Amino acid sequence: MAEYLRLPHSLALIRIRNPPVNAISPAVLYGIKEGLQKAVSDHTVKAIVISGADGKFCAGVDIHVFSTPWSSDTGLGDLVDEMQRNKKPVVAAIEGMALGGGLELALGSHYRIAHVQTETGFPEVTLGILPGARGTQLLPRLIGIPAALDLITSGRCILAGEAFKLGILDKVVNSDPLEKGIKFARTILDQPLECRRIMNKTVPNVPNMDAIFSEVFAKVRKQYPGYIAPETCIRAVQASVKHPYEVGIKEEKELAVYLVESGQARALQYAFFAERNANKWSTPSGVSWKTASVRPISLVGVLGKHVGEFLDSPHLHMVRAAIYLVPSGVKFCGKHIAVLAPLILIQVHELFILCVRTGDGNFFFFFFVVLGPELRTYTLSHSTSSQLIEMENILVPRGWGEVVSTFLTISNNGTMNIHVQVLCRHTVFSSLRDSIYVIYIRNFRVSDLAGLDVGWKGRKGQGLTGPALPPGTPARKRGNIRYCPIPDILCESGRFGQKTGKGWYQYDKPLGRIHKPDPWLSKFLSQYRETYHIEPRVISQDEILERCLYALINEAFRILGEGIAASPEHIDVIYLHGYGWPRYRGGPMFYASTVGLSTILEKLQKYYRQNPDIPQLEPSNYLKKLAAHGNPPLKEWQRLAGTPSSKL
Ligand SMILES: C/C=C(\C)C(=O)SCCNC(=O)CCNC(=O)[C@H](O)C(C)(C)COP(=O)(O)OP(=O)(O)OC[C@H]1O[C@@H](n2cnc3c(N)ncnc32)[C@H](O)[C@@H]1OP(=O)(O)O
Repeated sequence: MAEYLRLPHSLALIRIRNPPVNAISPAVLYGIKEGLQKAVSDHTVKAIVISGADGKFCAGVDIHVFSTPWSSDTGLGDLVDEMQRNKKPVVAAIEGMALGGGLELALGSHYRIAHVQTETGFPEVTLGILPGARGTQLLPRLIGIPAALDLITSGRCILAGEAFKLGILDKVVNSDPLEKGIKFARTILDQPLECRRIMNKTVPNVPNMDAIFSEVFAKVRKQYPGYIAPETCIRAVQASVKHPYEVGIKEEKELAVYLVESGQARALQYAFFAERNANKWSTPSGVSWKTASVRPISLVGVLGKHVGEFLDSPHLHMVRAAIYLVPSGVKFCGKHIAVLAPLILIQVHELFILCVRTGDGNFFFFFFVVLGPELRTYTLSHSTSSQLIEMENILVPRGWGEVVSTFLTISNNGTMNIHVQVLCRHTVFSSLRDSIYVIYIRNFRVSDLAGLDVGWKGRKGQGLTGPALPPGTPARKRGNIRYCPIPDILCESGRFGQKTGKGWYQYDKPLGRIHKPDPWLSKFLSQYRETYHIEPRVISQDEILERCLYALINEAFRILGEGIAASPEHIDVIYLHGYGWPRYRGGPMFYASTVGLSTILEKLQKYYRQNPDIPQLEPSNYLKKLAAHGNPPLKEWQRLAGTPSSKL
């Protein structure tokens, strides 16, 4: 809601109050409108101040509402226009945050005063939507096209200082912005407002406007492949240049509705809440993210192939900073918690691992990824009392490989089994190239990067290959299960991956980073098929995708059913952050809920009938139980399928 208060000196205050972040719900919107009307009709009121309770201006529209019909037209845009047209000056006194719809409320105000620590921006694009309450039309008019495009398409949040330099804020203050805002409002009671109404401005003209747009289109296509929101945001901003305000806002609305109704927006918003829910873990024994103790760090080490080289590089200070920050504490609880750091393998230039030993002898491993010249900050960040590391915390049983490695194995096997059958290896890759499946292509890159000999050693240890393999074991069977000996054969030929300059791919040199398909492998696969009488066939794109993905999803259901993962959201967060699953598909569990559980079950049954020696295709009991309920929403799964005995 929003409170209305009559202040001395002919002022009125509208204060947004909707904990925890003063998000705009229908009640908040109604409260602001009502406050505005009261102020307008009270002839003793000469100016209005708008602020947020508890040190937060507003984090934007309540994301929960995007699954309701209200989201198609919240009415916030009309309110923003009403504020601009208001005959009495409106001053936004901003503290904490003015994000999304919160910034739009500020732009609707005639003046903006913010505390220096305020963060502002339009994060909508990260939720698969656009600043659809006039943001795409007002911001370009205020700060120009290049800066507006940058903020709207990146979704990045900026501090008040930068916002002031860009011209978004009129004043930045070090003390209470509400007090300053009230004081300021008293000085502008009789000022003309026409020049303060952003809607009446024209977008500042810059030479080569078309070239600017073309460049940004190209940039976002490269930077966010597969995502529809960034390009749609650009189109909305383009409307601010092409059309007068009244037409521009109509186009903004159409584009906003298109995005709100897209599957991508639903997936991205799901991911937003899944991350927050997953971070609030608790164990059956009663330990939770709130109560977990902070253990002192006794040792920090950096492991990696190029660490020596790396430490001499310009990244050194960042690595030191990361290490320096470690002693402030890593939150975890006894033996139960493992932290899965993001491991994204697109354009990886360097990968190393930071190893942290705590006072009680437990180890943490953090993966660091260097993309081009930039060290991605998957590093330890500054501590706050509630979140000591800026990473996703996922609750998994001790030996977290159970969750993570199993997924890798499943996805590797799925791809390899198809690989040997398919007529042309290129078909697999081109089918999988559709962005959701790109993670499968990455499996081969990951194996090459990690070293094929690592898995080989493991399989030898398990007696699956090497001297311990009983004589007479068929090459492609282990017991009743289909076995793919190709990685073993690659290793026997000295193809250990990137370090030897060849593996699944060939590289420019040993330890080289430039990879390309190796004709040797295609020839090898043809011979392999001949040797084992594997009839090459055309496998449809759908079959490739379904066999790879549904086996993985099936495994996720098994893990849930066995109480190894805490919730479907935890699995999705692991995939989003651990494997680079495209965020706009939400994660494998969310994806399953969109495909439909009975569809997945039927397909798995079909493929398992055709391939009874691939156990990953045998539908898990948990999936069967859930599918018996039709296609229940993901939130209901654990209630409907019963709570398994937790292994956490
Ligand atoms: C059209 C669309 C328009 C006009 C929009 O405005 S869309 C919304 C645009 N706004 C955003 O995208 C902001 C999203 N929120 C954040 O970036 C962050 O939550 C934050 C910077 C506001 C605060 O970050 P932090 O301090 O780290 O805390 P949490 O992220 O954990 O959030 C705290 C709780 O607040 C809930 N929250 C945050 N923003 C929203 C929101 N816009 N709507 C509803 N709820 C929101 C968040 O889920 C946390 O809730 P709990 O998990 O504690 O229940």
